[in-house]
Amino acid sequence: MADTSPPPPRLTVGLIAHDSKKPAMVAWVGRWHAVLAPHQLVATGTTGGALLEAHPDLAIRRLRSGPLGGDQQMGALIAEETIDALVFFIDPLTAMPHDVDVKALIRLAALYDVPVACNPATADCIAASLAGRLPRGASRVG
Ligand SMILES: O=C(CO)COP(=O)(O)O
Repeated sequence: MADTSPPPPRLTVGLIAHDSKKPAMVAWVGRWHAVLAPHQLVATGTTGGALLEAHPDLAIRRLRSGPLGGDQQMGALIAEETIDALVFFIDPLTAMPHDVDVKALIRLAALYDVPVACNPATADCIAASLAGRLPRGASRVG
């Protein structure tokens, strides 16, 4: 019997990577491209730029660069309950001038019960979960 249920709703996924982790973010998005493409993607400025350079076909909304307010913008989107999952590859070995913004963002994600992945292994879990919500007909990871 044909499946007549409506397709699952598009989700909004936040994407952020500190500078040393941008290659890992570009690689992660490449691995899960087919899974991520149907959803809305929002990234901080420089992360979004790197992603669009590597994956120009993806529609990615770019916020300000993280240190210039992008992390706070992402936090505001979480407070507005428009972010369904956050992939934030942090650099645990480098001090950040905007560390308070990073902390505030993680705090809001915890407060609003938003799944957060701070490394590729956890991000794979989130992406695998998203894969189960693909609209009918969309391909799985290639
Ligand atoms: O600094 C960041 C997160 O704290 C990331 O910002 P960019 O994506 O602009 O590099």
